[in-house]
Amino acid sequence: MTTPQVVVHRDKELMAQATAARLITKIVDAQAARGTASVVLTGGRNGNGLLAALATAPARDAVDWHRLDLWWGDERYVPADDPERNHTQAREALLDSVPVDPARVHAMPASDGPYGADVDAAAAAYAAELARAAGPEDHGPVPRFDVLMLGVGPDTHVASLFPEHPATRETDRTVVGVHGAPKPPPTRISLTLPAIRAAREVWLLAAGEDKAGAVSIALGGAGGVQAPAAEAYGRSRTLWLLDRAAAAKLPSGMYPPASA
Ligand SMILES: O=C(O)[C@H](O)[C@@H](O)[C@H](O)[C@H](O)COP(=O)(O)O
Repeated sequence: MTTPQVVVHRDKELMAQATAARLITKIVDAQAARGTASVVLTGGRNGNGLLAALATAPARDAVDWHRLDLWWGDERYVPADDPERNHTQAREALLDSVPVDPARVHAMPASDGPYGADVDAAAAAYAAELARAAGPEDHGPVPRFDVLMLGVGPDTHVASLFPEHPATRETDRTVVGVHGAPKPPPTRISLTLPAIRAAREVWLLAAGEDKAGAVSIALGGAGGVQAPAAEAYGRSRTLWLLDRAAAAKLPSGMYPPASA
């Protein structure tokens, strides 16, 4: 387990812009070191806000978009062209604006795809795709992602792992179907906490006063079943990227003063 680092930015716009710059640098460094990089995207307002900031970042094209593997931490199990899809929203925010290699954009299956209504089979297929992408150096059934990003829900959920939900308790599988999610739509696919923790770095994004309670609970020692964000940590780094509003309930002194 890695001790969470906390960085607080003035507001959600600056948090998105700063995190976009941080992600560019991380990808560039990974590509320089290993010739490739792998990043796990997240849905939601903060996740898509980051992608939109990345699309207009001055250093955007320092990234070799063709040598980047993109995965998702979760997906809504709806038809492929449904605007509710995280993949659809990521394409609109960024992916349609940069020269990614389509073969390296690993979207999760859609409900009108080969698995139909069987979300558990769809989840197993994504787990198999991750396992195929893992190499001997990854020491496990998922690639050692350079950065795995997670939005944080007001109930402390991350990906589609909700408090006290069976998917959150999963300890063996890397990807599961989620039934009856409290955040609509109810049927989803999600990486599990063990898969999340395979990442080199886990970055948790939370902006807005509606996240202050979740941030305080997750960083205040709660367990991962009650507060999934509390146990979403990376192998070498766990980074909470907040704005002042989301940090408002943290103990004073827990982090340096917010950026300008
Ligand atoms: O599929 C999803 O809905 C997301 O992956 C979900 O985990 C999201 O990141 C959080 O709910 C935070 O969403 P907001 O940033 O919109 O609050």
